[in-house]
Amino acid sequence: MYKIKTLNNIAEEGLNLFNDKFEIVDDADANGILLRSYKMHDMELPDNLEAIGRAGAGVNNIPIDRCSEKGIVVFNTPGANANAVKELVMAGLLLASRDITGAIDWAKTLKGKGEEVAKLVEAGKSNFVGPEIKGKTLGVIGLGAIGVLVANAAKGLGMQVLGYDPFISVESAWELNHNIQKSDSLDELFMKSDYITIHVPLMDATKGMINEEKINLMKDGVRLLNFSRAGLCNDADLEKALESGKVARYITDFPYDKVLNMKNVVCIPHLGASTPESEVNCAVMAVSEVKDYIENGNITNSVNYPECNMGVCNNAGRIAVNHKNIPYMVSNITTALASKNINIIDMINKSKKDWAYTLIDVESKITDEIVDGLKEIEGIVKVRVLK
Ligand SMILES: NC(=O)C1=CN([C@@H]2O[C@H](COP(=O)(O)OP(=O)(O)OC[C@H]3O[C@@H](n4cnc5c(N)ncnc54)[C@H](O)[C@@H]3O)[C@@H](O)[C@H]2O)C=CC1
Ligand SMILES: O=C(O)C(=O)COP(=O)(O)O
Repeated sequence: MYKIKTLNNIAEEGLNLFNDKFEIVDDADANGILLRSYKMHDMELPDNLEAIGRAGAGVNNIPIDRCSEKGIVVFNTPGANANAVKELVMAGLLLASRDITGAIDWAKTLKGKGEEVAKLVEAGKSNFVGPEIKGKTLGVIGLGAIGVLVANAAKGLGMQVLGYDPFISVESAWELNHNIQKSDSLDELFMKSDYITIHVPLMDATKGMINEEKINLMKDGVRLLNFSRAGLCNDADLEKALESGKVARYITDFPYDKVLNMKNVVCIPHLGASTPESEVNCAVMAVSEVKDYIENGNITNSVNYPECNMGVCNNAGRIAVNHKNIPYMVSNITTALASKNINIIDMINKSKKDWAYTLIDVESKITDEIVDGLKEIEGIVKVRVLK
């Protein structure tokens, strides 16, 4: 029986896809982990752990390098929650423009004023005037699953849209409305935009990408939206810019104590992906990926190991080997099998950056002795017998 542990609530529609070879446990020694934003960095990674399924996009809560070194394949669910985030970003654009939250808070103070309320509303409303978004320029940083949807939707609302993504995928480029302009540099986007929205992953290269130097390039009174991760903005620099009015408003889905105390900030409690639709989409995708990997060795949407698919095994045996992407691995693996008289029927070897994966179907049963022999090969970090 394969054991699956959940570190966050995972929608039933996903969990129900596990067959009777799987059980959901609260056991430290699971074969698979499913999670959303749970921070795994301080967790031990048990030797039995084979797969981690992030029901969502961002994987900065998972110790990817440690996982790779232990042969643990980390999956995410690209695009599965993108529409939910896009819809909240659209609300964010309006929250950035019109002082809707301030106005709602003020309206609540009128409770109990009886017949005066209508008069007070008309007298007080001018304190909450804000510009329309139509005709303004929105800069979208990162044109992946979310950025593309945001760019297209903003175009539909009459905005001019500038996009920046030096690593844009062919698929995203196809999806992008042809009226969206390409920004050749991030600095150009900062200089031209009235509104800026960030849709990149948090990683070393993007940490603190919104900082004093970049804010100085922006238009006075720019409105910033961050539905990606808190760490993308340098908070001391952001606070200074909000104080001076250089940044007129900051809308974020990632509150923390310091930002909650800054002026002209609207904090949403990480609700981007919190819709029933995206919770189901993410759970279904994450469970399908983890299940197919644990049962069949196939890899779809992994962030640390390559794509690999040999379907369901119809041969006598199947063995999966996670290893470093270094010379002689394939020859060492096949020699080890040949030395035990094992004939290979089918095989895939693929790599992703420093890590590689070899999936092999063989003509006869795989013994413990064969597995032990493979484990001794320098560079191999995990060997699994799937059949
Ligand atoms: N608020 C929420 O609940 C949610 C937040 N997110 C956050 O949004 C981020 C983006 O999500 P998706 O669009 O689904 O991911 P994605 O992987 O589809 O898109 C990310 C895009 O950023 C681009 N990129 C990477 N580095 C860049 C750089 N230095 N400059 C410009 N572009 C760069 C990539 O080429 C890619 O096209 C996630 O990593 C996550 O942190 C995602 C889902 C929900
Ligand atoms: O998918 C992401 O990156 C998100 O930020 C969504 O996080 P959540 O699944 O709502 O905890």
